[in-house]
Amino acid sequence: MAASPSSLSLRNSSPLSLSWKTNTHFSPLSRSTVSLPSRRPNPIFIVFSMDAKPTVLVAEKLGEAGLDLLKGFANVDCSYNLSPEELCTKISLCDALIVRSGTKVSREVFESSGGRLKVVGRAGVGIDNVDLAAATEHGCLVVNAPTANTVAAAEHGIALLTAMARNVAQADASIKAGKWQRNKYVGVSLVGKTLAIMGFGKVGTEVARRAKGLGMHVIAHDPYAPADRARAIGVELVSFDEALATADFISLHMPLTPSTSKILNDENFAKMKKGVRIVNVARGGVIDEDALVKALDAGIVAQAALDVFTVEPPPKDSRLVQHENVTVTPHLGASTMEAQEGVAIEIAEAVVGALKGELAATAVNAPMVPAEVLTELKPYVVLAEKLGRLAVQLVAGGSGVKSVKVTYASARAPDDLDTRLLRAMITKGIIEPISSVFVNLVNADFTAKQRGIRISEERILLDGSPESPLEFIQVQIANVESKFASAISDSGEIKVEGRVKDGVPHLTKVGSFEVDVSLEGSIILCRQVDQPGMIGTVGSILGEENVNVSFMSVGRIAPRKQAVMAIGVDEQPSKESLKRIGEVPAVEEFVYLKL
Ligand SMILES: NC(=O)C1=CN([C@@H]2O[C@H](COP(=O)(O)OP(=O)(O)OC[C@H]3O[C@@H](n4cnc5c(N)ncnc54)[C@H](O)[C@@H]3O)[C@@H](O)[C@H]2O)C=CC1
Ligand SMILES: O=C(O)C(=O)COP(=O)(O)O
Repeated sequence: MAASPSSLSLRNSSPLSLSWKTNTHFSPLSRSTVSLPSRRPNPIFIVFSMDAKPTVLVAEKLGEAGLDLLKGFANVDCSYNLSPEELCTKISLCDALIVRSGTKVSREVFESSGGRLKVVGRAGVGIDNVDLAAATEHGCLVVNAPTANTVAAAEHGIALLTAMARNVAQADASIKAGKWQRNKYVGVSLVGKTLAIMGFGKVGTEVARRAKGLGMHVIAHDPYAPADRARAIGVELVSFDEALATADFISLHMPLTPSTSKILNDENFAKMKKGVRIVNVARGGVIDEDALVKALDAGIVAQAALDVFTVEPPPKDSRLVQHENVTVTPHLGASTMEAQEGVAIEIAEAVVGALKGELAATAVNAPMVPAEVLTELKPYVVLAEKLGRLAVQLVAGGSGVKSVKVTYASARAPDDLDTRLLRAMITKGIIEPISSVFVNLVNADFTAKQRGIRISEERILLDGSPESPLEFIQVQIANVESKFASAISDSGEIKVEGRVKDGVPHLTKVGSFEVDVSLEGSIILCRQVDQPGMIGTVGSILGEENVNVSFMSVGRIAPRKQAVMAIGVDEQPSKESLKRIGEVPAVEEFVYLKL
């Protein structure tokens, strides 16, 4: 049976904000006090002390507008052409790093940063030059600039397509070499030909639009693209094999991932129409370059136009680059004045925002949370972390936390409630008090997995108004003993539950006892036999050493039976006071929890 609260006082508190510095040391106590060392300043998402100006290393050329934006907020070190060793040396002095495609941000870079590097900004789309797994493991956010160079890349794709079809580059070289070869450079027409777009994302879509304007029949292959978006611009989505078998021209626009690496290989060239022409402004690695040379020599591929290569720059004697039927450019897809200014601003804004602790809209290795959603979730974010922090402090020493169940009760449809941020904060609350690991939105799931903690989530769909995102959050830790036996629910887990009231997170349930105490400062939980004078007795022990009680509530099974008293305190009581509380005859057990 759930015990009901008899709430005694409600203190008005200031509106919550995501705080950048929360001291997270705590002293769990059950008739004894344990203190953990105090921790470094600990912002919720990015470890960055706002007292100091951050340092941003810009390792590749970035547009002026972006640099100006960065300089308004940070010390900016523009150091181009660094060797991998130089980058590793410099990085330990930097909070953020901005690169384009020419810098490998390897595991060594994250390891060399000594934990200081908190944001990597990729001034462009492709993040295949950044070791994302290492970034995540080191709690480093990776952001990119996904939109500002889309049109530039698409225009370059069209430039290569038309230049290839009409032998523009070869004819130009020939005439400059003093020749006049009108018969040699007869081209092929584009109108009425089938173009297969491989990867119907931002760039692929823009190429498709433009190719349709040239009178081409455009098909596309993309396992993840919505068919209605393709249909809307008159493009048919087809299977991989159908695209290869029917295309006169193939244009590549997928990211380089383990599943797209060398996707055009011997086997797949063999499926193509003889005389096919290939454009690649995506990534060199999606083509097996040796296989392409063979296909060119065999006449399966009539021509190729390439902006990107497996190794950049490619070796001078590369057979592919030197092939007479191949047109090449040195990774120029994003290189227009307009795109570079746009990319610079896009990435500077993302990096500055991330350093300020805002959730980046272009995060690559963390959930993207739109600003309006974040504003709404703010108090629940704080509630989630504090419930995690409380629950873990209730675990008796020696019981390893392995299984955590989080229940979200909401009147909103499951699709309207993205819980990744809340899960990350609960994970942070659970792990930080018991380890030296810093947990943020980026590395929360990884860190939990690494520590063998399984976090399962459940939703309770409530009737009623979906105005507020959540009614309550419940955190349960299974298969552990508690240092406060009353925190164990009827079903045998440590259970704490909380709600947001007037924008302030409250603890509303401990085990089977309903309480109501604002989650600020610290909390003393006492189990006692309900009797007159208890609140006064405990209150006066605290009052004697000037510890301010901010909240008190008593949840009891029935009058004069067992009750749990939750007392919020602004200051940390001394060991002596806590000992005296423990010695009050009616107190059966108590615990002091630091939030
Ligand atoms: N040459 C250059 O300077 C530039 C190159 N790029 C490259 O162009 C590529 C596309 O960029 P965006 O369109 O902005 O990215 P995007 O993410 O908007 O589109 C990529 C599309 O590829 C699809 N895809 C993933 N795996 C696939 C597969 N196995 N087969 C077919 N499609 C698959 C995805 O579903 C997505 O729709 C990226 O590789 C990017 O790095 C982008 C800008 C400039
Ligand atoms: O944005 C991309 O994916 C690009 O390939 C552009 O690369 P870049 O910034 O020009 O080195």
